[in-house]
Amino acid sequence: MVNSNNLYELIAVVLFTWLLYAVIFAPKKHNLFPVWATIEVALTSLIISSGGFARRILLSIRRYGGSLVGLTSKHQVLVNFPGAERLMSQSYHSISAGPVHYTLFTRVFGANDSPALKKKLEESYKSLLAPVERTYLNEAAAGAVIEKADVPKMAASFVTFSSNRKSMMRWELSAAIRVITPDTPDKPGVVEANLQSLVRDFGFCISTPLLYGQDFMDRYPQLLDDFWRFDNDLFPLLMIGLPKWAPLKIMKDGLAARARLLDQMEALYRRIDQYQRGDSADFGADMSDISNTALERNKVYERENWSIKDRGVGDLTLLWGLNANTHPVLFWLLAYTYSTPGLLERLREETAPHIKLSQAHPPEIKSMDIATLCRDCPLLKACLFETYRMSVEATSIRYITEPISIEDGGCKRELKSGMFISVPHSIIQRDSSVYADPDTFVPERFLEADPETGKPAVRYGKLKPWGMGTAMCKGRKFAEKEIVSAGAAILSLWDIDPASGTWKLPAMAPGTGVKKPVEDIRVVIKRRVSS
Ligand code: HEM
Repeated sequence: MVNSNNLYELIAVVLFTWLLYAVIFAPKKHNLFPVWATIEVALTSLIISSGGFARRILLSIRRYGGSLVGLTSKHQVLVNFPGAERLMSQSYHSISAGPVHYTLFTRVFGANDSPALKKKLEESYKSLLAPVERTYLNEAAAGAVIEKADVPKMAASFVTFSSNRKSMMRWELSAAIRVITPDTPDKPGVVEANLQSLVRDFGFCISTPLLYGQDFMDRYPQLLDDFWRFDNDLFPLLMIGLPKWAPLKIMKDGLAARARLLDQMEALYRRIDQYQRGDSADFGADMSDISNTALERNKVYERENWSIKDRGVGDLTLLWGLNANTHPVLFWLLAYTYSTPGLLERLREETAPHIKLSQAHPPEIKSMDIATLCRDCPLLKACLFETYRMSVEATSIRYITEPISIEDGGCKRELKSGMFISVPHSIIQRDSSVYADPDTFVPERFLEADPETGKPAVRYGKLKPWGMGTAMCKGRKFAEKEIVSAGAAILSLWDIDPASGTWKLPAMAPGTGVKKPVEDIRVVIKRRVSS
């Protein structure tokens, strides 16, 4: 059985070896986030969090001092720096996320590195973000979009009790569903499934058609498998600089998945472009439910002269931003709430006024008020925040474009232009002086009485799941609404128990933003027995 500590030790040794290799042999490319810096961030977070001898060594060999931890002048990790928020909020003329975006764009998402593309990305990035912000960062717009998905209807078919793949929902296909008892009017059905796979694909099927339309989903049957293979397997390998020719199956399969994703995104943008010009789209595809976000982005791509191929790469980054973190968080939220004794009942009681169930068999959600679920359910919100704390590993990475002087523990320090700085927000999430018993799921730690009204209130405090400053997450309003509505709908309709008879959550491994379980959780799912 894999133990969390052993796993992290093993990861630390592998990372350290690779760090040495990468620092020595890495090609010195101007302005790209160095591959070894990714490893430096991961190692520094691990070592600082675990403390002890390794921490003392790291602090003694670092180049500077105070909050700056790092071996080189090219990259420094900022640890517990009180002025981080202010620093990250400075104008992009002095501190910029641009070179980090370009690094991801070329190293991970598959764009061909060229000065012309770099210039194009720099000139278009803000305009490309604007349509995302208008929908995904705006309370009312994000609420209106999530309503369109009809989450209650989708949640009613979370599992269909079907053994025939043709009758299953899309999100059931990779969940290794096994029907134990078929669902009949006389006898309620029971299925076994892999929870992580089921939940993240369920989430993907909510968010993706809202952005790119149902036709895109239907036309690309391998989409979900390719997406998770790219995210789980290929992304981390490319980030730490493993060459694409490495003779590893995981690399070969990951690259093949990315190639299919890029082909399909390019074909999608060709259809969007045809539709926007008033021409008929390839294959007579139905483009009527393409979002304004995609249409507005295409206008920017067109204005800035992006090839259709590069538009595909540009929007693979958005598809990834939309899905890669949100649905693993939804999985952990459900895993924690179902496995924590007594919590499910309390959540059902709290959410009941906002989710009206029918008396029919099987019960259905007659109405769900997403706005009040998000606003008036402090325990649910505290569970979500505690899930962020346990699972999200956000890092804000920036490039210093103009020298900046910072006040650090009574000392003045100079951040020179050309340096990358990383702020790994998850270090504080595991700090026992901030969060007592940090390895245990305790949602109540985020619940406090509002000083004015005395009512329970939930505050972020030191938690930073969305990063910070000007390049903070642009999808956070939508992500929260989606997780809350999907999570609450599933909690209301379904009973979920461990197939082994006892809940045991798997160890967590580093992911691309949210930790991954080292193995899936096999569960038994039945319709909720009303209480
Ligand atoms: C639980 C879910 C999510 C988490 C934990 C998360 C976290 C993050 C983090 C940590 C960053 C980097 C911030 C920084 O550098 O300081 C980021 C950036 C970003 N996220 Fe999210 N995100 C989530 C969901 C979403 C969704 C649903 C979208 C929708 C499209 C989205 C779009 C973006 C974009 C566009 C950026 C780049 C912002 C910029 O460069 O200005 N994210 N996200």
